[in-house]
Amino acid sequence: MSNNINLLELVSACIDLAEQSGDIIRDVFKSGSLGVQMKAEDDPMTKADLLSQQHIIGGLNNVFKDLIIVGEESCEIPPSTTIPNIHKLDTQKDNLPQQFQSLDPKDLIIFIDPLDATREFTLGRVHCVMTLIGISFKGKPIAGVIYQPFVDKEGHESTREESDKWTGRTVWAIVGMPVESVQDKRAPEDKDKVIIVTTASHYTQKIEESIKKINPDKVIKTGGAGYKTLMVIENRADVYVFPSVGSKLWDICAPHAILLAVGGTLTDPFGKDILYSTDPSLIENKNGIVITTGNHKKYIDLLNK
Ligand SMILES: Nc1ncnc2c1ncn2[C@@H]1O[C@H](COP(=O)(O)OS(=O)(=O)O)[C@@H](OP(=O)(O)O)[C@H]1O
Ligand SMILES: [Mg+2]
Ligand SMILES: [Mg+2]
Ligand SMILES: [Mg+2]
Repeated sequence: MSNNINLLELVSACIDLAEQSGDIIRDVFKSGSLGVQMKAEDDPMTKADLLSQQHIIGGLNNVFKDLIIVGEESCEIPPSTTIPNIHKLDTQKDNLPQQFQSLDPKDLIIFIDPLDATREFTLGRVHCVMTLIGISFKGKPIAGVIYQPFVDKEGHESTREESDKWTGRTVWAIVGMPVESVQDKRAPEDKDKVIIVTTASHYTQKIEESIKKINPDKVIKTGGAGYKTLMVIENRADVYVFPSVGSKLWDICAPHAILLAVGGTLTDPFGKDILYSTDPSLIENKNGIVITTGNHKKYIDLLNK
């Protein structure tokens, strides 16, 4: 009996677990006791990060054998009774590319960022918080699940006073299948502008220099790798520029797969593809990342002029 995996069933389970983790993250935030620990000087982790990762990995291990999973947080995974739903996407079965119907788990790596934008989470700027679950196949992203707990189903942000609107939003994609959960959110007044989005809390001189080379009309600084990638995917920005060390493969695998599914591009600032691997020396995106949904080469050339 093979342990081969149907990608639609794996993505269904990831969606189910990410949505359940959203409840965990919202509960921790509303409790007011986040249990913040500093992993490094500028790298917080909270109780929500840990519980979210334990929930997701515990649930995946109950259904799929031999999965290779890389999660951001170093933590034990207690026994879990969660059995995620593998049938949420059964209606999409006819759209699943044939090569994804029976995947050998040894060719897959699941990258989990249980809570992206932790620093923003600790500061109460929760709209950019996301759970990211990315699936790579032989080194390339093939599927991604993003769950945004502190927005409504359309992704509209609301204040803590309106927290009843925090119904949460799921964005998922499999490369080669149509993406249903994203929209064009360009503001009419920004139609002809070049907009860059970049980090709010890990800003560097290098980022400053790169932005000057592109000479945009507008720069948006906000938290979360997933959130910024979604801004590019939904056309609220043209380029996500982060040409510094700091982001890791779990920050980008899920957003990268969704970006590919809508025809976008993610490379390092020299235009080089990212290899998704369990090799500890490759986990950090040492040169940084550049993300677009068009004119990628133009921006890479500007950054390297
Ligand atoms: N310099 C440095 N040190 C440690 N970690 C870093 C760094 N730069 C980026 N990152 C990680 O990349 C994720 C996105 O960071 P951003 O700055 O874009 O967003 S945020 O302001 O941290 O929310 C964010 O992931 P999460 O840890 O999941 O929030 C950061 O941890
Ligand atoms: Mg992250
Ligand atoms: Mg994280
Ligand atoms: Mg972190």
